[in-house]
Amino acid sequence: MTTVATSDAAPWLAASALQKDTTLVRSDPFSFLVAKNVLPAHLMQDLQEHFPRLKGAGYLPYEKEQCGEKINQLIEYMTAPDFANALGQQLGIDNLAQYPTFISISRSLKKRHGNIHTDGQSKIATALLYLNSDWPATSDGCLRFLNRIDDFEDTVVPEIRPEYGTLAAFKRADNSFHGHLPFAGERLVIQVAWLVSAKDKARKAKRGRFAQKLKSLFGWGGGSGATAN
Ligand SMILES: O=C(O)CCC(=O)C(=O)O
Ligand SMILES: [Fe+2]
Repeated sequence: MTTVATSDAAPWLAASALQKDTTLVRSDPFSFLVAKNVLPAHLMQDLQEHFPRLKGAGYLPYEKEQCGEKINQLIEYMTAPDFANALGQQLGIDNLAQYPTFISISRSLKKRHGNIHTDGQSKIATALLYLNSDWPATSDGCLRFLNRIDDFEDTVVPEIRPEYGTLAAFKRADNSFHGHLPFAGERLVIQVAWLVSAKDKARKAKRGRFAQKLKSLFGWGGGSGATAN
């Protein structure tokens, strides 16, 4: 009898998921893409069940032991060199896979999250993969790519609903403005950041662990919650 190990099976999130005709790719005013339905529908329930039950709101560093097998597998696919390079190609970044990754996870938001920002200079690119089954008929909590730091209405493209299988990614720039209107509640997101250096990765991990500790002790901490720098 032959058994096929999971790692040998075809990935259910492959670079080709980013290369469909429906993927929105722009290079102006900054480089970004929005790809919908990058995940198989039949895995939605497993991915949600395997999503970590984080105590604090906002982004916290990914810890493999807190996640179920399907989330760990998904993160392997998102950080695979082929996937990174396909994403980089669409964002105009050569060999994105050469950069270290930092993964953080958010299960819920508080109203204070979402302020417009660019992300910090330690990042080359950021990918956000959303996992909520659906989203209520509201703009609250929907990601917006913006032309300016001071106007939520000056959108570059229609706002992005944080629904299962939607992936938004951008090349970090001084004008890569993004944010969302305040929302409080469950909003499941995996964030992969490709960083300039390994030193930045160590710094982020240390800060993230500190934020996690504060959140688990007091239910707060970690500033705005955006992984902005
Ligand atoms: O959760 C999102 O949609 C955006 C988060 C973000 O921009 C960040 O954490 O830097
Ligand atoms: Fe951000």
